[in-house]
Amino acid sequence: MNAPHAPLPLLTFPDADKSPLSIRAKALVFFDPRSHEVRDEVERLAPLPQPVLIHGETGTGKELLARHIHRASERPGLFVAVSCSALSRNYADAELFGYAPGAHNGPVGSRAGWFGSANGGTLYLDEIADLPLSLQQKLLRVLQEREVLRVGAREPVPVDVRLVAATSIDLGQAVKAGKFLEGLQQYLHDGNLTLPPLRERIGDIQPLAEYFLGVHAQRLELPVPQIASDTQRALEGYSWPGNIRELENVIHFALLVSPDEEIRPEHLNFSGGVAGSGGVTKVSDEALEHLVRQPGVEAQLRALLQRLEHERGPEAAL
Ligand SMILES: Nc1ncnc2c1ncn2[C@@H]1O[C@H](COP(=O)(O)OP(=O)(O)OP(=O)(O)O)[C@@H](O)[C@H]1O
Repeated sequence: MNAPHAPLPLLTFPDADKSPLSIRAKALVFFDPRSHEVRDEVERLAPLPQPVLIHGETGTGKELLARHIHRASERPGLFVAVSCSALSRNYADAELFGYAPGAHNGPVGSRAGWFGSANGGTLYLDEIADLPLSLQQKLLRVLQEREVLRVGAREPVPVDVRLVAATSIDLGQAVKAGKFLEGLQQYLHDGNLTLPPLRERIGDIQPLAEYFLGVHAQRLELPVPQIASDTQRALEGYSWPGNIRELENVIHFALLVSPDEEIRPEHLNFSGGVAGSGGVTKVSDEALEHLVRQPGVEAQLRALLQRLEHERGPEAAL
């Protein structure tokens, strides 16, 4: 049966780190003592067969950490990332667990489902609390029995999948509210990892900023600018609601608008309020004029807008 294809909920393909638009999974920058604690816990958990639950705000690096866990586990299969909030309502069961030949005529991509694709590897379920309760129940059964009953099938198929799940909410509260299955929370409990927000690991900010400057300067064939000391203070005083993803965007933008080889506070375009004394920094007219005069800048801005649209939806790029 040839089903038409719906937009897939895959966040990253196994070779996403080769994509020029994505630098994800190429490096994990961890300098702050709190990040060292996370790294030590990851090193302990990665080789074990048990599932892992990563808790953290958006943009803190949950998916990157999941990829790192997969790589360090040396499991031979693929890393498959699925956003539970992007699963289609009517076909989520078939998308996740697969379907028997002839059992489906809806827009589901693969008959094996995401579980089948991750067989022998790691299935990363982003925002796991967005799964409906009926699918949470089925997920728990599949993980415990290590076999999956595809939609429309009579016989279960054995699967060997390690689950790494992520959530930005407290699953304990969701259990109390009757929105998350207590059994699934307990199943995930032993592999709990918390990624602190960037504002609570200030020691990571400067190394991350330098890392992103280096990556984007190389990609744009620009010299790597210095970060002025008052810029560093502004970066460290900001609350970073979008965490590391926002830091990367701020640094990328600053690189494009800085006329010389120094990033100054006026080149920082923060999206929200500042936790320190400096107030929200606006990019100066002079810096914007400089940006517009740069060769090839239109293509760069287009790429930036496409990326914003990809990450935050069409409204972010307006
Ligand atoms: N420690 C890190 N070192 C380098 N880059 C990082 C680090 N953590 C996150 N990043 C980068 O920040 C961006 C956001 O990371 P990621 O997508 O893993 O976050 P997330 O917590 O899964 O976000 P969301 O909850 O919105 O899906 C990615 O481009 C990732 O490569």
